[in-house]
Amino acid sequence: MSEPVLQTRDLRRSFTQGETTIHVLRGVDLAIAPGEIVALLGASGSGKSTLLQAVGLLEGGFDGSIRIDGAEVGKLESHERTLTRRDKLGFVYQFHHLLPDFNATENVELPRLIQGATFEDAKARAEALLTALGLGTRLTHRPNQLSGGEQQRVAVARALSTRPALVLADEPTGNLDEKTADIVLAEFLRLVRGEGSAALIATHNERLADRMDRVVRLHDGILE
Ligand SMILES: Nc1ncnc2c1ncn2[C@@H]1O[C@H](COP(=O)(O)OP(=O)(O)OP(=O)(O)O)[C@@H](O)[C@H]1O
Repeated sequence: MSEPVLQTRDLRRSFTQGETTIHVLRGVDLAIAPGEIVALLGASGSGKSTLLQAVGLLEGGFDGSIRIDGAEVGKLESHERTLTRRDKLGFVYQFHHLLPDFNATENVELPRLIQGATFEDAKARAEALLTALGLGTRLTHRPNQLSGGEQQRVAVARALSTRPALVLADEPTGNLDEKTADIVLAEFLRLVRGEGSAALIATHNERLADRMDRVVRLHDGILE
């Protein structure tokens, strides 16, 4: 079997407030193969976002091992962590976090430009992704000129613009009505599959989870 794109071993995270410590992650072992799409389910407060923040190298404070593309990344210095995030990972959140003064194409170009691509390359990639998501006629619209589903498609295109090995998504359609969520998720999965990226997607929605390659559940701080 090829090397997992993500592998966590005994990942632990606690939060202490005053006298109280809660152990949110109590030893999470998770391996995701290249190109595999995994749904992360769990009750509200079970630690899905905490797990995504840890493997997304957005938060320190955890114990255990995180390997991305074969390299241990859990204890990197901040600069290396930033580079790993930039070059290996893509992120989609419940709220799109698009830059309001940039149009759709510019928002999608940005991660690739930061990675050092030429302007022509970043533009061509952004336009191809947006067109694949049905936004070919919305390329120069700013976020406030787009519907919620369109905004989230732009966020999906932005996450994929750098060809990440792994896309991390936290309730990517949680802010959309059911019908739009279904359509945007189907497009998201199609694009991720087409690009050959792996994905870890937190959701409350069992029905949407069934469309992914594998489902894991966080319960009492471990995956089952
Ligand atoms: N920075 C923090 N400080 C203290 N407690 C925190 C912090 N972040 C998360 N928690 C606690 O950790 C637990 C897990 O939170 P988390 O947001 O990871 O759950 P979740 O499964 O993503 O929930 P939801 O499905 O409602 O988004 C919760 O009890 C939360 O209150």
